[in-house]
Amino acid sequence: MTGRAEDAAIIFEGLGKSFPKAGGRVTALEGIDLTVPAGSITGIIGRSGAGKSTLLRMVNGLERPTEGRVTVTGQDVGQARGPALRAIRRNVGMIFQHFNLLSSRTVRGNIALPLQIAGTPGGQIRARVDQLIDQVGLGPLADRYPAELSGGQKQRVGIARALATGPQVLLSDEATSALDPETTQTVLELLGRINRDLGLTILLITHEMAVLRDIATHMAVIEAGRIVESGPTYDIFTKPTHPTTRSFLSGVTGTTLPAFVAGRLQDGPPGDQVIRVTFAGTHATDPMLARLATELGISANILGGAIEEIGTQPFGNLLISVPADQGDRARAFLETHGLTTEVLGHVR
Ligand SMILES: Nc1ncnc2c1ncn2[C@@H]1O[C@H](COP(=O)(O)OP(=O)(O)OP(=O)(O)O)[C@@H](O)[C@H]1O
Repeated sequence: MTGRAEDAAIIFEGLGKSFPKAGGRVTALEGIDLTVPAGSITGIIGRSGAGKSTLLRMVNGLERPTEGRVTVTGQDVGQARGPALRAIRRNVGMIFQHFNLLSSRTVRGNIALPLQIAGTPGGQIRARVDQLIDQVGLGPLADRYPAELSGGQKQRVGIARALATGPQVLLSDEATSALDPETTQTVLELLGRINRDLGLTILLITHEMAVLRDIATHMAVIEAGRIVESGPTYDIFTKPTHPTTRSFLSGVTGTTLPAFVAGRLQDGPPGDQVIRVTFAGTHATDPMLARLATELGISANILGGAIEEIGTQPFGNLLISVPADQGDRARAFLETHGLTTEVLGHVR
């Protein structure tokens, strides 16, 4: 992801972070170059221990880089101290997997907290809290305590609290990981609405590709402290280049080989070649397999697949097998017509 500095909400440049450990140091992040476009929802995906939380914590100064720098709306976070750091923190809200609400305070009290810390006059706090409660749809629950709320309601409180000081950037640390799928959707929809209505930039970390598919305009894949692939979500879903990205993608709909095929997959011929065909944009709804049969006389077996949407653009994944000696012709034909193909292996 590149872009002009003035269009960027967050810029990581040559960022590195290591921690002391017995007998040396452990490197958590290395050579991170990433631009988060202003107004985007940018997602970082990676496995446990890849460095996601450390990366996020650099953005609000909870961690400082050991190399390189991170700037938020032009401010160098690593160099900021005292009032400058507090100003950055008011401009960068954060929400958490386990909500981090104060159990002794009501919904209203939790949301008011950052305003009280910022020294906002009491009268203004009340009006602002009412506005935030309305914004996240918590109206009737304003005087409840966290223990009386569902997970989704608690996360709405977390979101309202994060928005209290009017930040330009919202950080989300696995905000939906503790929620069931239905509640996850409602929270993602709320984040999408806030992004659109307030023009807020959201940087989120997740280990779930489906979250990125549903909400992120841009994404980056992080592995062992390095970014291995980044760009618009649609491009990465339709043309992944790194094996780690492919492996994450195999977990979302339509890209998983049925077990009876996966168990028999081998590297070389003979038999049938198993191909993943990715349809993007206007090609997503073309009858290409029918044309493969009528124009080339090659009949494909369909093993799995789905057509979905990323943003408003259609995108399909189809797993097919064709006779191994016809594989190259079939793939060339599909590629000529704007589809992307990948050989997954061969089966007898
Ligand atoms: N304060 C710390 N002291 C020492 N090592 C740390 C510290 N914080 C993180 N690390 C190490 O840095 C690496 C990256 O950790 P981080 O928590 O950022 O990964 P993550 O991708 O967020 O993982 P998870 O999804 O499990 O939270 C790990 O090897 C971790 O042990």
